[in-house]
Amino acid sequence: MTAYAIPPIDPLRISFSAAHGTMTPEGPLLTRRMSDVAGLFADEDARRRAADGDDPVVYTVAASPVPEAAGELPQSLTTILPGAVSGEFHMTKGHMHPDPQGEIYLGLSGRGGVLMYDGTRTEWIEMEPGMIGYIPPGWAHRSVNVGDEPYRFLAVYPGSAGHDYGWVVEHGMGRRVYRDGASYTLAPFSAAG
Ligand SMILES: O=P(O)(O)OC[C@H]1O[C@](O)(CO)[C@@H](O)[C@@H]1O
Repeated sequence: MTAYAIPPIDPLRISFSAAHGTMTPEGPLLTRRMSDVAGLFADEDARRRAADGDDPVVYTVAASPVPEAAGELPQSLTTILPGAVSGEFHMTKGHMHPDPQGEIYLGLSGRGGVLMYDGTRTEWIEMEPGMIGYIPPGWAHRSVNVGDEPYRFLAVYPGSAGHDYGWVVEHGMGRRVYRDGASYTLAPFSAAG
C-alpha cells in the first residue's frame, strides 16, 4: 500500500527498519530534494546552484498507512541525508501544528536534533538512537542532521494536528544550525537571501 488507509481502520501490526527507513505495510512516501526547498537555507543562491546541479535528496518521509485524520495517531520515518548548504546543515522544512497538539520523535540512527520555536523562545534537543524528543503544543519544529551519515527518526503525532508551513516562513525558527569543525553551532536566525 502506498496511500493512507481510509478510516475506520483495523488494528495494525507495523514493522519498521531503522537501517533502511522503511515501514511495512507502507503508506505515502515523500521525497524532498534541493529543488523542493526554495527559501529554506540562508544562502538561497547556493541552494539554487545545488538544485540546478545534481539536485540531491535532502530528506524523505516514509509513513505507515495510518491516516492523518482526527482520532488517529499516524507515524512516519524521516531520513535526513547528510550535507550542508554553505555550512548550514540539511534539515526539514519545519512546521507548526495549526491544531496545537504534541508530537514525539524517537531517534533511530545517526546524529541530529530538533529545533523548536514558539515565536519567542528557541529550544534545541540533541537526538541520537534511543532518545525521545518531545514537542509540546504551540512549538514549531524542524529536524536537523548534524552528522555525516543519514539521521533517522520515528515521528508519532495526532492525525488532526496538521502542518502549517506558512507560520515558519512568517516567523522563522529562532536559530540556524551550522557546521563547526566536527560539531555544530546554533546561530541567530536570518531570512533566506
Ligand atoms: O513536514 P516537514 O516539516 O517537512 O517535516 C517532516 C516531518 O513532519 C512530520 O511529517 C510530522 O511532524 C514528520 O513525520 C516528519 O519528520
